[in-house]
Amino acid sequence: MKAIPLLLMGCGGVGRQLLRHIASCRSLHAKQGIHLRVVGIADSRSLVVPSNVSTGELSDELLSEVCRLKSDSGFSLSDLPGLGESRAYLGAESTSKMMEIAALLGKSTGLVVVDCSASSETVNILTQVVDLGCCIVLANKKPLTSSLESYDKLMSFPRRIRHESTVGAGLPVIVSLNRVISSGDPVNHITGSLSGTLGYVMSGIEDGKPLSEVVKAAKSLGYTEPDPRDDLSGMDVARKALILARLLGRRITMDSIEVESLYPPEMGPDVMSVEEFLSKGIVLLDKKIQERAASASTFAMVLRYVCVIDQNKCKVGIREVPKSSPLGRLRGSDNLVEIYTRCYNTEPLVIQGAGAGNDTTAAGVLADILDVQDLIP
Ligand SMILES: NC(=O)C1=CN([C@@H]2O[C@H](COP(=O)(O)OP(=O)(O)OC[C@H]3O[C@@H](n4cnc5c(N)ncnc54)[C@H](OP(=O)(O)O)[C@@H]3O)[C@@H](O)[C@H]2O)C=CC1
Ligand SMILES: N[C@@H](CC=O)C(=O)O
Repeated sequence: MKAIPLLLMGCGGVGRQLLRHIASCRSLHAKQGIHLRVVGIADSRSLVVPSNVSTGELSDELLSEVCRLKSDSGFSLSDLPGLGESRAYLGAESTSKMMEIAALLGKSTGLVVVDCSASSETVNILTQVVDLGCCIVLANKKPLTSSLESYDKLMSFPRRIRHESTVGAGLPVIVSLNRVISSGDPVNHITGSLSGTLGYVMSGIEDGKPLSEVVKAAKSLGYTEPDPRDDLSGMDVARKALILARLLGRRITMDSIEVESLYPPEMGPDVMSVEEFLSKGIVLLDKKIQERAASASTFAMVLRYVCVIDQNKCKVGIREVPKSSPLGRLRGSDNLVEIYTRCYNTEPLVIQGAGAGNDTTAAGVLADILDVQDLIP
């Protein structure tokens, strides 16, 4: 049986679902001759590891307890009861311990470092562990959308990084695009609806529901970022656009992307908390977007939040599209990505399906982990 050691950063909706998938796939993986050995789980403040990271692992019972207790917001892994042989580290100690594990395992047993956080801080760890021989799997888009220097570092061993869930959750967007690129088929442009949240919001508005109501529903369904304004500002879609553009070889940063926000600066994170925004701010936006949708519908059009990447520009924002078009027919959290190339010229290569949600995202992360198994000694 081949053991694949893995260290998980982020134990929120996606991270916990990944742990559940790992435990529930034990017999399937055993049939494939594989065992996923969880050697660390980190949240924003702490890290839990087994007593011996070289041979030991966090038991499935502990993984299940982590999932149960972390469902309560505010619970820290360092407060886990019944750790037994396992140990918890807090604050700066947890970061040094992660680096120590990466140094110990990266080039010996191999180690997959999985980022299911929504933090921009993990990039410092990730850019260091690549040099220690580790593989990296990301659901978090921020490490790939910070500086070009960090991007180049993360991509310095392209076979060792997987990030399918950063665009389209579990949909095979990155792998499809990479295959097109590897085949030398030039990509002319990419267009689509890349946000599960904004897809759900726009089709809800089309059905006459208030923006404030559908955003809260999208949050409770696990579609939104921890702060839904990250979706409503267009920044989450812009990050996906940047990831795709950089894959196409564009040497650009976030400021090259034209982004339309659904809320004004005075409702931003520096001005009000998420709770205030959801309880008081967002209702003030209901009328304007409803009027915009009503005006579009008189011409048989609907509103969609669309991403366009072509040779010269990268742009994300609301567009009126015909109700009968592929984008107009999208419902709920479904994403649609159309890739136009020389081979897919008049009829694009189309990838469509659920584009958000903890289950599908964690499934994408798990498939990525299995995909690097040949790089584990
Ligand atoms: N939900 C979805 O549909 C999709 C999500 N994604 C991406 O997946 C990621 C996770 O999303 P989600 O699970 O919903 O987010 P959550 O907010 O539910 O969870 C984030 C987790 O990351 C932890 N965390 C924060 N900072 C750090 C850090 N520096 N080191 C380690 N852990 C940290 C948090 O810790 P604590 O518990 O202490 O707060 C929390 O456990 C995001 O980047 C998101 O963009 C991608 C595709 C789809
Ligand atoms: N918040 C994101 C989650 C996936 O990236 C979305 O709604 O698409």
